[in-house]
Amino acid sequence: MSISCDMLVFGGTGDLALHKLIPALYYLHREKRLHDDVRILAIARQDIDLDAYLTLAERHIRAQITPSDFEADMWKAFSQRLDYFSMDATQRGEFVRLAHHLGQPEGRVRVHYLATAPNLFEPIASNLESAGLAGEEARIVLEKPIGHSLESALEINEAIGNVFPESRIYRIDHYLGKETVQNLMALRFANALFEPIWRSGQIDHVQITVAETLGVEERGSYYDHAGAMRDMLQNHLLQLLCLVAMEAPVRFDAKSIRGEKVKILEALKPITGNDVQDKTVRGQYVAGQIGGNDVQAYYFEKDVDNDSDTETFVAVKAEIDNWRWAGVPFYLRTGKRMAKKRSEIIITFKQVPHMLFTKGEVNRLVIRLQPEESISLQLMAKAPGKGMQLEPVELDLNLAHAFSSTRRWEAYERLLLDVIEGDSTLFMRRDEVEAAWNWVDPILRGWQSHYRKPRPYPAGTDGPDQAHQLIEHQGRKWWR
Ligand SMILES: NC(=O)C1=CN([C@@H]2O[C@H](COP(=O)(O)OP(=O)(O)OC[C@H]3O[C@@H](n4cnc5c(N)ncnc54)[C@H](OP(=O)(O)O)[C@@H]3O)[C@@H](O)[C@H]2O)C=CC1
Ligand SMILES: O=C1O[C@H](COP(=O)(O)O)[C@@H](O)[C@H](O)[C@H]1O
Repeated sequence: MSISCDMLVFGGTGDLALHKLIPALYYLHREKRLHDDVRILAIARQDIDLDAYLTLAERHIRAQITPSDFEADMWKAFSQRLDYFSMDATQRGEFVRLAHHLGQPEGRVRVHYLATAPNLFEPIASNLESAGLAGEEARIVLEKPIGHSLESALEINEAIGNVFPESRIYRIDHYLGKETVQNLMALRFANALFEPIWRSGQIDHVQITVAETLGVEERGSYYDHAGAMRDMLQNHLLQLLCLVAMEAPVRFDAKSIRGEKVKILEALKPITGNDVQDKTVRGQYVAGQIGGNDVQAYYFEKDVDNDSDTETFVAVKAEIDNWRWAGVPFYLRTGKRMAKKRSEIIITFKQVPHMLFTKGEVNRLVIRLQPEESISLQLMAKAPGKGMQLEPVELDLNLAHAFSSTRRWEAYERLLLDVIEGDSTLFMRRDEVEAAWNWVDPILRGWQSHYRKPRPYPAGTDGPDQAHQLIEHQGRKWWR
């Protein structure tokens, strides 16, 4: 399907637009997935001309993509799609100018991508409406986090819902666009093998780790008000949890999948008040080393308060109160400036009921999202030679090798194309976002009264020691 559209990127000079969206659109152009007529309009207040914007875009595309994928002719053709419009999106009058700039072409889809801070979502939506830019052909894309609490998320959802119907609102969580995340659904729902053992009788616990080596980079002013809970756990990690835990949807479509995910979010056992001390860990990095290089403490980062109590690491023991998952803890952790970049889901099965051999490790299903994408099943096997010496071996499905002739798409490529084509399967519905905040809010409140100070951890480590204590129970430990 190839659809003629105007893609308006509000926040077109920002970190997200330049690092992710514009490079993803370049790749879609290169793969001939964009209709010849697709135009991309970057919008921000900065008063620069189109040439200056093109220079900025080219520099970032070159830096973000595989160098051999940058071709001068390709860039030249792609750059003809790009345009830049300087305006303050809080000013209603500016949208009249914008509408005039866009003209009124018939039958074009209009995508309003809000790559801006969430406090601009409401004014932009209402300004779009007043300028006649929110009609039936228009879709709106909202970046996470939607708000900073349940209350603010409700307010944003209400305001956007007054302008756009739910079917034309795309709440993006780029983790849902990652290939292996979608593979998780293929693994669970296209293979008969897993369903009978995907439950509390057979599974001991689940770990979800999203570790980054990056610090807050240029995003200190945003991050210092957000922290790891709002930036990562409330959205990406809870979405991963949903995909592991949800029941099989009736169909592979937006309604069925989102319906199953929301049931899981609603079944999360609340963590309130003093519980936060037993079931959560907050950390903040101090000076350390990553890859042999010294890195500074969080509180010295640009635009970060020197006395900041913001967490750059969070670990949570989550429990799902339903039939399938009763008694199976889901340990979630994410942090910046950790030892190694890796995102993975580990399903740890229970020990066999009667062990015949001296050594027997449990089975584990390891789903790696990054840096490499793979799925492997750790099984016990007999080591060659005399006697019954058992060793763990991996049954490995390296997805990059299995599909080596196909370039792996970046998450934003897939999701941008889905928006243009009107497919909201991999986007979050309003009630999902609200259910996630409903679970996260009491934890944030509990922290204010019972856990204000994050625990320090040296940059380049796996987080504070308390995160190990959180999981150490019945021989459990974080899997490396
Ligand atoms: N960066 C990332 O990796 C990710 C970001 N996000 C989310 O994406 C959103 C954007 O993040 P990020 O790109 O990092 O933020 P930045 O601060 O880097 O960019 C903000 C952009 O908004 C523009 N802007 C600010 N105020 C106005 C205004 N009044 N009118 C028009 N444009 C305005 C800025 O340009 P100017 O000042 O010139 O107007 C700039 O282009 C946030 O909601 C964030 O949470 C989500 C996932 C990842
Ligand atoms: O949404 C966000 O995600 C990135 C991490 O994304 P990844 O695809 O590189 O794993 C994180 O750095 C950023 O703080 C957060 O806003």
